[in-house]
Parts: sequence; structure tokens; C-alpha cells
Amino acid sequence: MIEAIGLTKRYGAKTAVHNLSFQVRPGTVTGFLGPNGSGKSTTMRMILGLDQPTAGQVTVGGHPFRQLPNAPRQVGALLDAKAVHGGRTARTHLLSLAQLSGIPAARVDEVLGVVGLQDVARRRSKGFSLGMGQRLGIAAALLGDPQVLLFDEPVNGLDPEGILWVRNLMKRLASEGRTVFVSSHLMSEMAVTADHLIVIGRGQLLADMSVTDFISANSADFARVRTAPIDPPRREKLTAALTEAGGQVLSEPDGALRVTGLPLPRISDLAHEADVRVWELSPHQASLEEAYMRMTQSVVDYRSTSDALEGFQPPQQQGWGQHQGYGTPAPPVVQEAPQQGWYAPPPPGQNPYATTPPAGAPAPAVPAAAPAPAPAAPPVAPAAPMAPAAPAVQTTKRDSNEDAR
Ligand SMILES: Nc1ncnc2c1ncn2[C@@H]1O[C@H](COP(=O)(O)OP(=O)(O)OP(=O)(O)O)[C@@H](O)[C@H]1O
Repeated sequence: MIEAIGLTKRYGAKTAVHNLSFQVRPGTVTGFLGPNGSGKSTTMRMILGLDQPTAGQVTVGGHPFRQLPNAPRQVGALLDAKAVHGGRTARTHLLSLAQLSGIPAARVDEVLGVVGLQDVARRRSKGFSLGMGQRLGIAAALLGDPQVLLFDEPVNGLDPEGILWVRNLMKRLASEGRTVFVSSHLMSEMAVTADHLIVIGRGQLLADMSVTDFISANSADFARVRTAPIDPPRREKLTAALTEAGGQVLSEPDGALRVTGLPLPRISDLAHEADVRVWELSPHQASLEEAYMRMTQSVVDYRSTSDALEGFQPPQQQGWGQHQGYGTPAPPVVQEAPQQGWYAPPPPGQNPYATTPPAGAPAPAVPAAAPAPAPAAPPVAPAAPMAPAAPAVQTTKRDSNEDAR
């Protein structure tokens, strides 16, 4: 088990990690998520004794890393796949690591086979592709057959087959009772690899919970309802009925309704009672990406200046006639749902991780950034304020050994 208590790291005026406390337990894959620069690598370096905490402590199996007897046999890590002497062959690189830790040479050939590099074992690593380098780094982490494994973005540069392989490897290692702590920016991959998540933003803990709990705590499932296109007035009638029953209704770009706050059978009953023909009634389950974006949108440090989402601007509202696609102009009935790439924050008071609660003030009925609904429209719940998606900017990753030198 890895345990951090009040872990803090400052570099001069910069606080990279602040008062972080968490446990990474054996038998599960724990994902370590956070925007660029949020302190994931710094935390991993402190776990591995490469960085000294400014305050607090982190232990592996109850001991600080540097006090672990024969640490390479107990902890394996991939921090930076490029931290390899390029003039050495894959096998020589692993052999030198093995010799330093008293690991038999036979294990080197074993791990080369595990990561699929057996055929290039005698090639110099400087000629390796990004993916081959990652595999070599993973081989090094597995060398001591350790109980605790740390992987910093292990799927970086891997092809789909390689990504699938890493996923299965992580799961297998966890199923063997090992502690597996893995950082990644690939939410879709984390969703199917990790059981538990630790999420940080600007060096502070945002969440420590199962993937399932994280998604339900930070997203709102909704139902998509599409009415018969020949009947816009009926759509308005249904909107009014849904709203009256306590649902929140937004308009999707294709004219469908996005309904939250009502179960599907209730929506179906209300449509039936309102005598509205429904062509689609489908559940939408939020993804990990959506939940993650909602939680971390306010702690993203690096955002492109050419990003249309910069400055938390809401998407342009477009008229009903442009979107419904049925050729029948009609007045706007409901506000539009956020379009793809936009993630509205959870309703006020429902995000347990919000750093700035509204200080007792009730949330405004209509967010300042959102246009007021048309006066003629039936009462609808206000659309949540829009927020930008993650930055497309890729920041350069620092040498993981920078602080050790
Ligand atoms: N040696 C250092 N000197 C000064 N600042 C540092 C040092 N190491 C890290 N930082 C800063 O600490 C913050 C956290 O960096 P870190 O690399 O841990 O983030 P990260 O979450 O791993 O980011 P990424 O997802 O981009 O890899 C960043 O602002 C970084 O610039």
C-alpha cells in the first residue's frame, strides 16, 4: 500500500503539491488524474524518494521509499521512458538494472518476453519508437517482480494493440494482489482500466473514490426524448408537462429534448398522458471524461489562446429553426443543451469538491452567462453555465530525474 499524509512540495514560490493525503490499496488499479502541471509526477517522484517532501510524508508498505530494504524488488516504476542510455541495447539496459538490484539475468529475458521486445532485445534503444521505449520502461518496472507498481502515463505513444495490452497488464497485476498506481490523460482508457481514482488539481486532492462513484458524483445522466417531427406544438406541450413534473428540459441540436430529473418510465407516462408521440426515449450515461472535465475545469492551468472555449464563453445559441431539421420554423421553446466538448458543471450544491461554495447565497435562477429564455416559452429549468473543454495544448514533460540530479 502507498500512503501519503499531508504531502506537500514547494519549489521556491511554486507549490506543486499541497497537503495531499490518500491511500493506494493493493488489489486494484488506482488511476491518478489531474490536468497538466497538477502535481502528479511530483507526487510520484516523492513516492519513489526522488524528491523530498517539503512537508508531510509518503510511505510504501509503511516505510519511506529510501528506507525500504531492497526497494527495486518491492517497487517498480515507469516515470520517463526516455530515461534510457540510447547506446545500450534493450537487454543490456535491463541487465544493468538487474545487476544493481541482484536480480538474475534470466528475469531480464522473461520481462523482455512479457513486454513483447524479445525480437529487438539486442537493438540499441536509441532506434526505438515511442511505443517500444514505453514497453522497455514497463519491462524495467516489472524487473524485480514488485508488489507495488507506479506508471506515469504508460500508454503514451502506444498503438491500440499496445494500449489494450497495457490495460490487461495493469488489471492482471492488480488481480495478483499488487498495488497499481497509474497516471493517464486518456479518460476513455482510465474508465476501463482503473477501479479507483485519485484526482488532483493544482496540487490538491479533488477526489478519492471509485470510478463509478466519481462519474455519478460529477455528472448528470439524462434522457433524450424526440417527438414526432410533424408536431412542434406537441413538443412544447410535452416540455411543459415534463417541467411541471419536476424535470429540467434543454434542447439538443437536432431538436430532441434533453431531460434530467425524471426517470425514463415517468417521461414515457407523461408523454402518453399529453398525447404526444415519442420517436426516441433513450438514456444517456455520462462518461468518465465528462465527469472529469466538470470537476477539473476550474483548475486547468494551460489553455490555448486560440481555443474557442477560452474564457468560459458559452456556445453560441442558435435558433430553433436552424436546428430542428424538420423545416418548420418555430419559436424557441427551451434553451439548448451544451454541445459536444462543453461540460456544464453539476447543479449548485451538488459538487462536493467545489472549492468556492456560493457562501450561503442562493444560486441565480438563470446564470449570468446564459441568455434569458424567451418570454413565451413554458417554464423551463435554466441551463447550467457552460464551461470549456480541456486544453488542446500539450505541455512539455520535464525530465523525471531533474530533481534527483
Ligand atoms: N523541479 C521543479 N522546479 C520548479 N517547478 C517544478 C519542478 N517540478 C515540478 N514543478 C512544477 O510543479 C507543478 C507540477 O508539475 P508536475 O510535473 O508534477 O505536474 P503533472 O501533473 O505531472 O503534469 P503533466 O500532466 O503535464 O505531466 C508544475 O507547475 C511544474 O512546473
